[in-house]
Amino acid sequence: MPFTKMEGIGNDYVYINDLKEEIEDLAELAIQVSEQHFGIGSDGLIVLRPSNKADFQMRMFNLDGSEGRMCGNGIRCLAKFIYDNGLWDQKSIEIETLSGVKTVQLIFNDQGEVTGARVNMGQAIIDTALIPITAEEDQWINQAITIAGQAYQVTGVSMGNPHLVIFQENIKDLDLQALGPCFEYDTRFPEQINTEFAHVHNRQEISMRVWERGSGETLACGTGACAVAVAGVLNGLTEETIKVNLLGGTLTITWDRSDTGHVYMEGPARTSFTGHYFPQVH
Ligand SMILES: N[C@@H](CCC[C@H](N)C(=O)O)C(=O)O
Repeated sequence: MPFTKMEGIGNDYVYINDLKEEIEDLAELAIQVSEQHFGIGSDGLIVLRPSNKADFQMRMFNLDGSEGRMCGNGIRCLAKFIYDNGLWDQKSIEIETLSGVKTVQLIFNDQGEVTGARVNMGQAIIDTALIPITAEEDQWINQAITIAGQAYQVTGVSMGNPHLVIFQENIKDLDLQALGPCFEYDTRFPEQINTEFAHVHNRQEISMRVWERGSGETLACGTGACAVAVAGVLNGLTEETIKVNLLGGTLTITWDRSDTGHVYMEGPARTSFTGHYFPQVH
């Protein structure tokens, strides 16, 4: 099975062309390829499929085999994968995801190589019922909650997938391996949750760490960076355009709140290597 390993600021996935829809169990394949010793090693699997709503369809799976509705770093890399493999020759690509069709604008260097992309991520959702969060309140903006005996002020945002954002001073020393699962599996989050811990430097710059549902701590999360940017504006902390620094690099996020309400994400996309994977037969 030919594959391409790609990363968007260190958020790494295995990319497979399945335009002929030949792979039966994508979730099982995700578990296999993501494993470091018997597989390839990655944060998960991204599969290119045909679409009858857009130019292509993206299916994305976390390393535990659970399916995500959207992947910000993944969709930039998938657009590069499509272009680099000669499947599309235009600078704009419409990609169907489980959270709707997203428009991706490719970014090129002087040599004509794709180095990144700008993605219209669509509208942020802040209604608790839709995120989903089981709560009495319609929205969670700077909401006080207790998780594992600790008090937190949290903001809930969906970017197609559910996120909880916590602004705090010190994010470097957090023990996310211990803390992350307490958020992920709290019963108030019926579909689990991605959690971002964010430090505001100034009104134009934030640094964050993320615990992703289904994958654990990753070096970056595109939808998570968008959720942080939206939460920053909702809490009066930041401007509509900011730089978000993650462990693997930086994204530029704009929330066009006053006009379309859409969130735009811009960042790099890179191919690490290609190869052939031999699926394990059980
Ligand atoms: N890393 C991704 C998000 C991947 C999906 C997420 N773990 C979920 O299940 O919601 C990104 O860059 O957005």
